[in-house]
Amino acid sequence: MTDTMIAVIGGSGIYDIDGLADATWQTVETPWGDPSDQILTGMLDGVKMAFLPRHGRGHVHSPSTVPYRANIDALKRIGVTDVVSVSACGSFRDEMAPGDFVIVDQFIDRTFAREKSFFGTGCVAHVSVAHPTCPRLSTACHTAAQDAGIKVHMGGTYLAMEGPQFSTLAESKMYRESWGADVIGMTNMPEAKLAREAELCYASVAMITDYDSWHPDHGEVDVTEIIKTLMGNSDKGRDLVKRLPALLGANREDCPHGCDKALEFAIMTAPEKRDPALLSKLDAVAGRVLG
Ligand SMILES: CSC[C@H]1O[C@H](OP(=O)(O)O)[C@H](O)[C@@H]1O
Ligand SMILES: Nc1ncnc2[nH]cnc12
Repeated sequence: MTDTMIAVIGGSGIYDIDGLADATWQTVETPWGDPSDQILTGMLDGVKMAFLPRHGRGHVHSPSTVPYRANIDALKRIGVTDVVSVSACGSFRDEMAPGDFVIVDQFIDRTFAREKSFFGTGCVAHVSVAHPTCPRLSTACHTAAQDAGIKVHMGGTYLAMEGPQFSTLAESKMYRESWGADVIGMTNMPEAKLAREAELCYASVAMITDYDSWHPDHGEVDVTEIIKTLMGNSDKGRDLVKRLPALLGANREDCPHGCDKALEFAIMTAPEKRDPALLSKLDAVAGRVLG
């Protein structure tokens, strides 16, 4: 049994959470550079909590420049076990309307200008991301959303685009009609892949803000409308988060889906060929298997 520590990575429009006892903004240094911002830590219903604003307070980082590796390393380093991403997303489905939430369970990664792994020359590792989110944590998010009276859809495929511009109409139609994506955003990749490499449980809560550009009855996506919808939804997001500690509990068993053992057989590089400099950077992320 270990202590549960739930981290919330807040997306666009979510730069703070309230209600934490002993709340403190902490600076966390990592070998991968600075995280997006300080991390707010505290207690909620007897459970350790952390909050990291993905774009930084004041929305400093673009989707391409969010320091994803530093963010995940910093969360692992302070003892986080479960990461809940809360993100603004466009919808490709009539029935997933602005204001609804989707508990994402699959991704299509179309990002190309980001560092996507903690591993590389001198320590090569291949983890599975066939099931990139943790079913246990996702179920808790779904239950929390239902209990909070939120209209929530369990399961959906998130298309991660590079941005920062929104999609063209042709792209929007292709993602929806040919690729079967349900929602679109710019940030959950490589975040989910890195969480898996760091052996953290990861769940993604998509807050639908718009119909992207494909919908014949809605205009093209517009950031002012997105922010307006987000502001109307941020209380719902906060309500969901407040219900998670009671659902997850203060102590945790091993993840039944193996998220916390993802590196068990993943490292390929022979011990004598490993690069000491890279190994030392992997102290938090892979310390369990590298010793
Ligand atoms: C404000 S619209 C585009 C912006 O919002 C989403 O951010 P996040 O995923 O952090 O909530 C989207 O991915 C874009 O970065
Ligand atoms: N339509 C959209 N495309 C990409 N990212 C988004 N974030 C919110 N809405 C979005």
